[in-house]
Amino acid sequence: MSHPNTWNENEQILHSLKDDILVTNVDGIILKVSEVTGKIYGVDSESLIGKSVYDLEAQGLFTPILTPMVVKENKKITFVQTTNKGKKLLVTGIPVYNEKGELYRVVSYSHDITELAEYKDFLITMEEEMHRVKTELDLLRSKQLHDAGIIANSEDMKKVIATALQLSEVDVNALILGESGVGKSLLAKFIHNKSHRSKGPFIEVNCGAIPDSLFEAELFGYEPGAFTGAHQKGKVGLIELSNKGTLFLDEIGELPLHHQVKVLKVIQEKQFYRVGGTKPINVDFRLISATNKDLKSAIQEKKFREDLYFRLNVVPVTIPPLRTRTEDIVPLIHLLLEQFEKKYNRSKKLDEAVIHHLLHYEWRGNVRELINIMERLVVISPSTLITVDQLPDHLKEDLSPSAPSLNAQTLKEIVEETEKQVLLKARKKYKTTVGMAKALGTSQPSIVRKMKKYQII
Ligand SMILES: Nc1ncnc2c1ncn2[C@@H]1O[C@H](COP(=O)(O)OP(=O)(O)OP(=O)(O)O)[C@@H](O)[C@H]1O
Repeated sequence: MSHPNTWNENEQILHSLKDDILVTNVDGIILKVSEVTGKIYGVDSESLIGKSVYDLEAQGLFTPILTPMVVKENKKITFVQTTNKGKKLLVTGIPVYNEKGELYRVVSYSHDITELAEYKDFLITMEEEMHRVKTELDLLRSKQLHDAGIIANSEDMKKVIATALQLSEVDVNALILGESGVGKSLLAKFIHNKSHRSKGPFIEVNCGAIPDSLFEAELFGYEPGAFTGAHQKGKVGLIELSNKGTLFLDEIGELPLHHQVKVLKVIQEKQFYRVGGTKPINVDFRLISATNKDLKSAIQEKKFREDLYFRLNVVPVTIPPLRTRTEDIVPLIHLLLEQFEKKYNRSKKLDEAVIHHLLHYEWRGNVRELINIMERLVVISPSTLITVDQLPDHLKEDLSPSAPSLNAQTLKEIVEETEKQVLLKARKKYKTTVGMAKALGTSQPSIVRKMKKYQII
């Protein structure tokens, strides 16, 4: 569209723009440029008029050139151009047609993307570096885990291990939470072995297993003749034994209320008295505790001191139940099979159907229960191949939702059993309660309520 009589007006408009705009004819001769254009190439804008873009490219002003591409393709084209000043320009060329519809001019405009391109290069380098470090870290971690005999294939377990490794670097009090048999003691030992205290002792105290009357003597030790029946030479307590190492208070939720204040004191002060002793003893331990109890409820029920809870719970680590991390089950099965084959000097193979049942079982006793089942299977199976017949009855049940347990007597029980199985399957598939609610066409609070009812949350 040619309007020579309005060209001056167009020129005014062109110069008022703060962008790099360049107009050529189809042969690549520059007809118009904005003032900004000259600045970009370090020349006077006016001096560009009448020049050929081919010549300018040959002189190294910019490359590649746009006009021939737009003419050839006969459409709008965008690409990155490099200037004589090393700048990167995102250049767009637009074909302009005359009244006969013939291609007549090429108008181009550009944006300086030098910084963007630099950021992009920087990002690519960073991404490559991160990928390399992550691969190395994964390799290192898997070796560490292999050496420690820990399976952590699931994302949840990988996160637990990452936290444990962070915890191993500092002496902060850690509280490991999780159902019985999920691996709390194993993790505590792993943290100790990775820490700077690894050469020191790892003293495990099962707070639920020490008789009440012996608790103080066991934990704090006693002086000779401290009480009737005491050993003549006295006794060093477990806390003193943990000096320069890690003190692991397992089942801390079982610690009777009347002992809690003494434990709190030694955790705070790292100083204590033996029973019958008058000299304070200083001790240097790193504290890890563990429980399968809900300590917050215990606090509400006045069975656990809140101040002790805050002391213990500086960094909490929760190990999820085995049933929610099915990716760990098969590797665990293989690890255990190998261990028991070695222990009993037998060679065994698992039938596919057995693995299927093991994968879909509830594992209320978590890894410990899986260990027991695997040992039992290796011992009792008469042939090399372990089949479903050798599974204990509760593991043989068909777990598909269409086949509810026939142990349920009433219709209500059958319906509840089916509902529970559907929830278990949905959880496996959708992972979150929000996802489950969406898939099952109900609300998330309703899913949570039902899962609580069936104790599968
Ligand atoms: N991720 C795992 N990989 C390999 N073995 C595991 C794993 N988790 C647990 N185990 C094994 O399972 C068994 C039970 O683990 P552990 O005693 O640590 O559980 P826990 O949570 O401390 O149990 P509790 O609450 O009853 O004390 C141990 O033999 C442990 O080695």
